[in-house]
Amino acid sequence: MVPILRLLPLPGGSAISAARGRMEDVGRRIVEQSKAALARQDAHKVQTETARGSRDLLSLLLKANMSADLPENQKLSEDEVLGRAYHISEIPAFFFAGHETTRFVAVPFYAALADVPRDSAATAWAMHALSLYPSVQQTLREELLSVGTDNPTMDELNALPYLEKVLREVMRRHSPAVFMDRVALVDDVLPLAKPIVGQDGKEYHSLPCASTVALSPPVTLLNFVWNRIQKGQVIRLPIVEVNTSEDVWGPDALEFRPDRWDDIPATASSVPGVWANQFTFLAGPHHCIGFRFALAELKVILFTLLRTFEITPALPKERMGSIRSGQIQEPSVIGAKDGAGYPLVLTPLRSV
Ligand code: HEM
Repeated sequence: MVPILRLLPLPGGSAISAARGRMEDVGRRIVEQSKAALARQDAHKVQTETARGSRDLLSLLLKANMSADLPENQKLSEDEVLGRAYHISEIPAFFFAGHETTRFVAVPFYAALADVPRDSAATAWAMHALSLYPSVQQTLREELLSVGTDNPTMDELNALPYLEKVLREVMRRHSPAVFMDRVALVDDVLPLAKPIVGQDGKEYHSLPCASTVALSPPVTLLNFVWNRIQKGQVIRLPIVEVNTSEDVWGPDALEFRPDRWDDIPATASSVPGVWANQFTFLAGPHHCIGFRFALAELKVILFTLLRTFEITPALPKERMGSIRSGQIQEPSVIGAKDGAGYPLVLTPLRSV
């Protein structure tokens, strides 16, 4: 029998809020358990353990907060540790940012949150692309099969050039995050590389801001367009458009072509992304802090999957498209109901 892998879609709207609520419960339980365990240790032991033991983010945060050296006024309050305060709301942020974007396998705590296996957009896109490009898939498989172990180290995976090129191309062509927003903190001028013509027919050489202003008396609403952005204005960073811009990547920007990474155009080096000249993980002080982990995870998943299975589309190409939920896009069947998932055929290469 041919096994079919069905990648389940992301939860939308209320499902996301429900999942977040449950993530907060899980986070709260972890905090309580870790605090109780730490309270049983003396201060010296806490510091020694920190130096060599549990080095996960939460344990480090809790241990630092309980340190005898920390002045009382710098410690997080009970409310901040257990309540809906800053760092506990970071726990759902970590679960959400990591899982919706990268993983497709059910892991115990995520299953506890959502009850069903969840996919991840990045893995789904990688498998989608590889299913549509069998020669890329085969070249990658040959490279992966040349590794003499089923359990390579990260250094061994990072030394595989074609795996790196495929990953770069998947993330460029199919960025899971579609856009991010920023808010201007001050009035400013953002010059444009090429002038644009506004709906008013005028040419603009910097990013304009359209605004409605109330004048009183008499109370009148007027529309103004400025040649500069204004404090409070939301600026959308179009990740997908930057990643697939012909001005940056050339006329084949929309093609999936891992070999482009042998010689990327000079224009690509002007993209200020934190990784591989792309906007996928964005840039600046708030760039994705999980990007190295996400890439490592994807390499491991692809290594295992491609050495074991051949991946082929379950449907004709014309029936495959993408669906956007909020800021995330994932592959989907065109016209399928929300929640239908994304089918692929996985054929074992040898008995597994
Ligand atoms: C392929 C997978 C992933 C993609 C495409 C992705 C993409 C992004 C993007 C575009 C941002 C916004 C950056 C900005 O606003 O400048 C972001 C932020 C963030 N990501 Fe990821 N991410 C991925 C995986 C992960 C993983 C695995 C983790 C955690 C282990 C993670 C944790 C975070 C966090 C905490 C932030 C907020 C950073 C901040 O605001 O300072 N992400 N991610």
